[in-house]
Amino acid sequence: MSYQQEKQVAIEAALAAAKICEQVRSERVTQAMEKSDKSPVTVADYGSQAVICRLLAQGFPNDPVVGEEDAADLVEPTMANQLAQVTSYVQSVTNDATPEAVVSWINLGNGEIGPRYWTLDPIDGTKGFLRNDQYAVALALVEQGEVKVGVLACPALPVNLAQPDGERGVLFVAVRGQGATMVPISGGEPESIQVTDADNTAELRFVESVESGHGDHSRQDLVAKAVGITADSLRMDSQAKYGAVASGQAALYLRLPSSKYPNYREKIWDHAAGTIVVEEAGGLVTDMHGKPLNFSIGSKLVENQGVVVSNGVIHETVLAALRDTAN
Ligand SMILES: Nc1ncnc2c1ncn2[C@@H]1O[C@H](COP(=O)(O)O)[C@@H](OP(=O)(O)O)[C@H]1O
Ligand SMILES: [Mg+2]
Ligand SMILES: [Mg+2]
Ligand SMILES: [Mg+2]
Repeated sequence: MSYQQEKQVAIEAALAAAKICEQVRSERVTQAMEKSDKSPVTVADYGSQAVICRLLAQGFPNDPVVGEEDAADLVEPTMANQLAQVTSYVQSVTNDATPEAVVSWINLGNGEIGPRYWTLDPIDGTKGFLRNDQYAVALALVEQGEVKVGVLACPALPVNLAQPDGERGVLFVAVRGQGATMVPISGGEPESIQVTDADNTAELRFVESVESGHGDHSRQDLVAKAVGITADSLRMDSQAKYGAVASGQAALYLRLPSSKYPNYREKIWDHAAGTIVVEEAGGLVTDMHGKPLNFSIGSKLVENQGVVVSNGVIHETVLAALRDTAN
């Protein structure tokens, strides 16, 4: 299958959502609401999920969507103002939005995993979004447990990481068997991307989360040093880290369970789109024990712990260093 239509709809949806997110950020209406697990969510997360689920339902009415957010909190009477805000942002990209329609579109993301499903993170890195740092809109199509299409819109990512003050906004796209590309969100010809093939670790960089609760910074540092990476890590929110590895701007992304949450299990929407972008760019993605990520069980990667993303060349050395530093 060529997945041409899936790719086109996913790109259109992610770009429409990215527009809403950037608009919310530029208008500084980004106070966080708190979810029951105490994590933050904003009107932009809701607006992004509404628009994407709506466009997916138009293109693929039979496909379930497993999204991060749902509208249960947003329909509380005390949240009427926030729902009105979400509706007006969604209205700016689809002109038939009403509060009721927006709630129903968001809830289209409560689908179940099946033989074919989409998984959506409407804003990955909400904490980065709130800090004015990196975030990504992440959308992937999974069939029989294998990611087939992945789109990552990173509106704040410098097109060239070496020029942080240069143009920002990058779209990564991958289709199984067709390679991975990046293109500025402002437009242009998609450019094929490849992981770095260097095995000269002294020249390599690694990426990790900004949030220490999302990854064990000290162990990540030890493992990187054991592999021979001497440069400081580049800390970055969201699946933009997968983009950095896929485009050769970093050789390794380590996400080891934080000692604060040793039993945390990763969510499928935090990894599906990033995984195919890196694999199609020639890299490797496994958990910290070397097992492939299993996207066919549920919304959590219950069979996996931690995530290791690399250019492939150094993967086995990284896994060996992890075994050596195991306690
Ligand atoms: N204890 C934990 N360990 C690892 N990831 C966690 C975590 N708690 C939350 N997360 C996830 O970390 C994601 C952000 O990752 P990063 O640190 O790479 O930006 C969050 O996505 P959202 O921001 O979509 O909720 C959330 O799903
Ligand atoms: Mg969240
Ligand atoms: Mg996320
Ligand atoms: Mg999210």
